[in-house]
Amino acid sequence: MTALQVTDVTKSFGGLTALDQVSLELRPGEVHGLIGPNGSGKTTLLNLLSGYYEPTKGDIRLDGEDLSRTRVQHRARLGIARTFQKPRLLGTMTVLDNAMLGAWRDVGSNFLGTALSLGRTRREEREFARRAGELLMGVGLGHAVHRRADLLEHAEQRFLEIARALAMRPKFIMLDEPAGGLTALETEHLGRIIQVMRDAGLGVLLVEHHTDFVFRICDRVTTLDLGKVIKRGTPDEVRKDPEVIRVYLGA
Ligand SMILES: Nc1ncnc2c1ncn2[C@@H]1O[C@H](COP(=O)(O)OP(=O)(O)OP(=O)(O)O)[C@@H](O)[C@H]1O
Repeated sequence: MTALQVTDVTKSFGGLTALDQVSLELRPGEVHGLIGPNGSGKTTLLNLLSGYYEPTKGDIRLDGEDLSRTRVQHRARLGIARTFQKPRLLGTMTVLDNAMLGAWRDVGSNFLGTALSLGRTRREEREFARRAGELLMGVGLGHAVHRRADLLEHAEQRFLEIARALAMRPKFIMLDEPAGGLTALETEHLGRIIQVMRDAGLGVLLVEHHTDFVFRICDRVTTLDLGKVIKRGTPDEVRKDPEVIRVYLGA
């Protein structure tokens, strides 16, 4: 079975150990929550999985292939997508163009060949626009496809980032605090989108401080504290764990 596996990963920044022998497995069709106090290492783990950092020790494998030292673009091509805590959009471009950026990972690595075969490129572009348009409809941005991305509301920008990540046709998607700044209604909408991703067979890693939301929609949850895994299990097991309550959830 395809799985994205983190095994005994340590990440140090100078003298600071941000992650200490962390293991975690993302499986297709499963939503995996990653929670923990500020500074516990959640974003660092996400950066390691997506290729922004290299582990100091340990490895990251997809279907057994060691990706630990491969670049962001390589992992994107293998189907690992992410969103950011602060949406990273090209503000002066349209919503549709931003979403289409995700689809470009499907262009062959032979850029010169692509550049020379204009007919094929146009066909591809039409196909990307169609796919991006469908995804924008799917996340609720059908009304805004031709709007400039920087004119969107905060929540709309978050949903656009998700559509862009999905345009890559990923196997795994990692969401860094996607509910940050969303209203209760928007968070419900986000939850439905995540469930659709799961039903479509994607593996989802959800980094999030809204723990009610995490416990409601995740299949499994891993809790970090000071760079170490202190508890992993079902939402119920994690919610009731005395150590998780002590360091993070509160009484
Ligand atoms: N590039 C970096 N250089 C130095 N230290 C870093 C770097 N990135 C993260 N850290 C440190 O690693 C630790 C873990 O940070 P990280 O951002 O992963 O935590 P987090 O759990 O995502 O926090 P939050 O919930 O606030 O987003 C922190 O002490 C942080 O200061």
